[in-house]
Amino acid sequence: MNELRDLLGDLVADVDAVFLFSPNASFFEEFDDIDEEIVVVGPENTLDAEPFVELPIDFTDLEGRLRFGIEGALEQGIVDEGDEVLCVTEVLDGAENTLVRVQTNDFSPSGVYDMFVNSRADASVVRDVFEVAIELGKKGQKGKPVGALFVVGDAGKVMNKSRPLSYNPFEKSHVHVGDPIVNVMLKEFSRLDGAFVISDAGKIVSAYRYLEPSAEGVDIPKGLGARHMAAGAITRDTTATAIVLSESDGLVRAFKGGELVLEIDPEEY
Ligand SMILES: Nc1ncnc2c1ncn2[C@@H]1O[C@H](COP(=O)(O)OP(=O)(O)OP(=O)(O)O)[C@@H](O)[C@H]1O
Ligand SMILES: [Mn+2]
Repeated sequence: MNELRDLLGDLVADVDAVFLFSPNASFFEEFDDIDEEIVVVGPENTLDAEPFVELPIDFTDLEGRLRFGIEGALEQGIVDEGDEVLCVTEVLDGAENTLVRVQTNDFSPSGVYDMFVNSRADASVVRDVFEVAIELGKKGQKGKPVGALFVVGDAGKVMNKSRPLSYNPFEKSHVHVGDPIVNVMLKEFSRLDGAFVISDAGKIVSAYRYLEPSAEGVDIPKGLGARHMAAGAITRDTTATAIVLSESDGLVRAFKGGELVLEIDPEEY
């Protein structure tokens, strides 16, 4: 028993900050008079906590969630590189059942915070496209697995580095991601080849684009094919974010700055 207490004592000793992930009000209040800095991380700041890091999507995987919180706090200057932080969170729906101690420079930032918050595209647009990709991944098209590629932001430049594979069904329309009807259209058109191009503000600029970025030196995980390579490469040539649903492994991946920054399994989302 003492060994267990010692283990826990070591884990929480001398941390610079404590990150509470989506705490409820009473749990949060218990931390009122502790000396360490308290950082609340969650989808919405219902507790008016300060400092606060907003989660743009529901990270079901622990590592993705922790990374987002810590990268966000670093970016906002709430913690410094080299700080020791203690994260209090849940896994497997177990309320506050998990403590993770991390030194902020023990991991290299994945860029996931940057992708949502410092994109030229609105964070809500990136999130809406993510949600379409995840839904498509869960349901497929008429029960069959389907792949899709969405390029969000910096649309003018993306259009310059791509060519049409077919007529553009969005040519004269002014429709935006997030509208329920548009989500249906995106899913319908995802059966056909190529990429969707979406503006910073969420306007669907085109479907059926064949991307022709320079892929020289783009380093994406081995085993991913042409769709993922094109997605990675277009985000190095432009400031866009690319979101890809893989037809073959069913995962949703995001690329920014030529790198893979996020990988999500729609089945667990
Ligand atoms: N440069 C490109 N621009 C737009 N779409 C592309 C490009 N290259 C491939 N695609 C699309 O990706 C589809 C699948 O290609 P491929 O199997 O090589 O990619 P992948 O990365 O393995 O993706 P998946 O995991 O979905 O199979 C193609 O049929 C095509 O619709
Ligand atoms: Mn493939």
